[in-house]
Amino acid sequence: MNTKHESRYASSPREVKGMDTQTLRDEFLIETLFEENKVLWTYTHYDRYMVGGAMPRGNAEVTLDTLDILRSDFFLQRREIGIINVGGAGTVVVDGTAYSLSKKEALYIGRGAKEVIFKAENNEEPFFYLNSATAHTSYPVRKISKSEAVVMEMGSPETSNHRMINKLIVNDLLDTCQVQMGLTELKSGSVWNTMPAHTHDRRMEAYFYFDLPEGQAVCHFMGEPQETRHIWMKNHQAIISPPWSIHSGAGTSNYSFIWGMAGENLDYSDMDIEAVSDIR
Ligand SMILES: O=C[C@H](O)[C@@H](O)CC(=O)C(=O)O
Ligand SMILES: [Zn+2]
Repeated sequence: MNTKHESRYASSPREVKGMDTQTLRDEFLIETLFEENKVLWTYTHYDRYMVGGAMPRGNAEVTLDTLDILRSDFFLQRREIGIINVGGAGTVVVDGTAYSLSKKEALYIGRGAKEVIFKAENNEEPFFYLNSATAHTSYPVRKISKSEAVVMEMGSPETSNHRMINKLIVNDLLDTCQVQMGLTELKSGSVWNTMPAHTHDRRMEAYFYFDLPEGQAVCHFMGEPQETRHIWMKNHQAIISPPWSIHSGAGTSNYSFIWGMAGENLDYSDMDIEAVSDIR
């Protein structure tokens, strides 16, 4: 077995109010996503969303194995998956067809694909970030290069939140059952993501921070808009955001992050924005 997983149960706003630092981290932070030639998964009970990482090195062929908890014949029997590479060039082979992904390129694989293999290209060091949700039907495999992304410029240098949102696996570009993913890059000198913050009670979300220099950190904010908490995060860590929670962060330097979500209503703009002056 080249795969490992852990489970995270869903928490209510009432419980989260009473959590100390370590309990918050245990419930929401995913500290380790990558281990050489393994696929690591966190199975959440928020819309049964799974957050994972695959890190093939050298000539290894790392397969997407199913897990005992799924009780399925193969991983994608009842699921779909979104993949974004945040490292060097790598290949994902789906039922015999190879898709080459350079840094910041995405691949969607629909329900029913039986064999998925992760490989490094020419000794490069890919990091495949993975999000998976349950799927009611099968949609075609699709690679989305960065030039195909739907790009939105947000924020400004004056409010330290100038950033580019690249929508990659989204319903403007392709059909998925639930998974919607994209990549946001902060402009140099800007530190705030997703500020003004928002909630979307119809969808859970997960954030994965990357390109954060060694020794730097992102302070991620969560919780009900008037009852927030913070969690300090490092490079290549992810955080689960319950549907009722804000999800926003400020870095001690420049960084990028991947957002991924599932639930009902896949319309990106379906969010309730919280005025900055109302957050507590
Ligand atoms: O529901 C959407 C997600 O939270 C992100 O797309 C927000 C984001 O990337 C940003 O504002 O920087
Ligand atoms: Zn959101």
